[in-house]
Amino acid sequence: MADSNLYSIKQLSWHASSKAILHNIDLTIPSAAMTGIIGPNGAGKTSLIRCLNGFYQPSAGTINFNGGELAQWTSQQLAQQIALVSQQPSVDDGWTVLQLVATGLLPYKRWFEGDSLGDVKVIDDALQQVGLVNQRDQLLQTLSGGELQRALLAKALVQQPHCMLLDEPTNHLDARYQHQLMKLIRALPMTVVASIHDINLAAQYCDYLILLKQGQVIAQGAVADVFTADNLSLLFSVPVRVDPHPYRNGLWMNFIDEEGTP
Ligand SMILES: Nc1ncnc2c1ncn2[C@@H]1O[C@H](COP(=O)(O)OP(=O)(O)OP(=O)(O)O)[C@@H](O)[C@H]1O
Repeated sequence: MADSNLYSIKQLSWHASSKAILHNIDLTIPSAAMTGIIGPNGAGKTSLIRCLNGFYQPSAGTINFNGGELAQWTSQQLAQQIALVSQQPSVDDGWTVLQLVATGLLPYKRWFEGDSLGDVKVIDDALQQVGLVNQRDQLLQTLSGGELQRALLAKALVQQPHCMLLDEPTNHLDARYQHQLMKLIRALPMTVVASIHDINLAAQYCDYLILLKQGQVIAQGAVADVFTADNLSLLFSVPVRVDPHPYRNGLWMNFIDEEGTP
């Protein structure tokens, strides 16, 4: 039977400049589901995502990915398996949307290999999925924040990965684009792991949550199990309440003051 977890992480620690950023993390990330990483500023969300991507080597512990140790995969193999949409992408503003999106095919190419008809279809499909067909020839520097975010997602889709890692994908997006992007990500037929600052957005769209505080996992599991007032109060060091959402299935969180009123 296929393993139902894409990642299995044991005793992961990661240090930067001799400072411990992630400590003794034991974690599983289920396949073909959407997992959110939530936690306060500086909790280590980006660092964890960079470990999952193989960009940071663990200082201790192991990351098992898709049946093998992540450290054993070559960078080309990793690029064919995992796509990362990062918070501060290095993009050339002089490029068009099409040029950016086409770089998603690089893990499959040899030097100077041109695009085949199949490649063109993969690119067209990705542009269609993110709704940027009409902006394909537009320069990146002229895109809105939301359009740039969707162009980066299209590039990641073109990579045709098993797993999509997204670091704060809704940053700089207005409420409408936040929901549009979360819906789009949630519908992807692959494993998705995203760090998300908006706790209620995470609860609405994710299947599983990882609660990270000061480099440690304080809870992980299905949203219904871990999205509790106790866990979230501990996570953010402020009192919160969690209630059934007033008009849809699911939960929502509100911060409360000392008297217990929202
Ligand atoms: N390369 C590095 N060298 C030194 N310290 C680092 C490095 N990378 C991260 N840190 C520190 O590790 C801690 C966690 O950072 P990280 O960016 O992973 O947190 P985060 O949860 O993503 O934060 P935010 O929500 O603010 O984006 C921070 O205190 C940060 O200063």
